[in-house]
Amino acid sequence: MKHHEVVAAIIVDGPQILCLQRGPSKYEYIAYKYEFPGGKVEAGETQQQALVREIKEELELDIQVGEHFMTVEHEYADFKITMHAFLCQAGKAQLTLHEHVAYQWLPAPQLPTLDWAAADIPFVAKLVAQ
Ligand SMILES: Nc1nc2c([nH]c(=O)n2[C@@H]2O[C@H](COP(=O)(O)OP(=O)(O)OP(=O)(O)O)[C@@H](O)[C@H]2O)c(=O)[nH]1
Repeated sequence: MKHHEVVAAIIVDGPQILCLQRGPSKYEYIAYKYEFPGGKVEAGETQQQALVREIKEELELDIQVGEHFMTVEHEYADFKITMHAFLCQAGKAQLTLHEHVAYQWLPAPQLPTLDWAAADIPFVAKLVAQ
């Protein structure tokens, strides 16, 4: 089974957290699910470098990567991921969606109202609990 090393940015602006909705996918279990922006770490990159690159590509946002928040291992039907989430801040609030279909800024208690990718559930639970 394929394994991917993935980084995800929990972008915080005061009490609000940025949530992104993925578009269509060949895997129905991730299509249109909410997630934290990010992607696969490429060879030779640090996790932080991968995160800065992915967020610039996906949202045209410059972020400051802060502390490591949590790492999860998740096995989907067709592949598995190790996903490292970091708390981040963005230089400006405006963003442009290149790979997602929608976004919402939500306070932590409201995160469970969205339909999250299965791998993200532990992140959401920890954010709500804090
Ligand atoms: N970025 C991101 N990916 C997630 C999250 N949760 C989750 O299951 N994933 C999965 O982790 C994988 C990340 O790959 P990606 O497609 O975002 O990465 P990428 O931009 O490097 O993709 P590419 O292969 O098209 O270049 C996807 O299968 C995605 O569904 C999340 O919160 N953020």
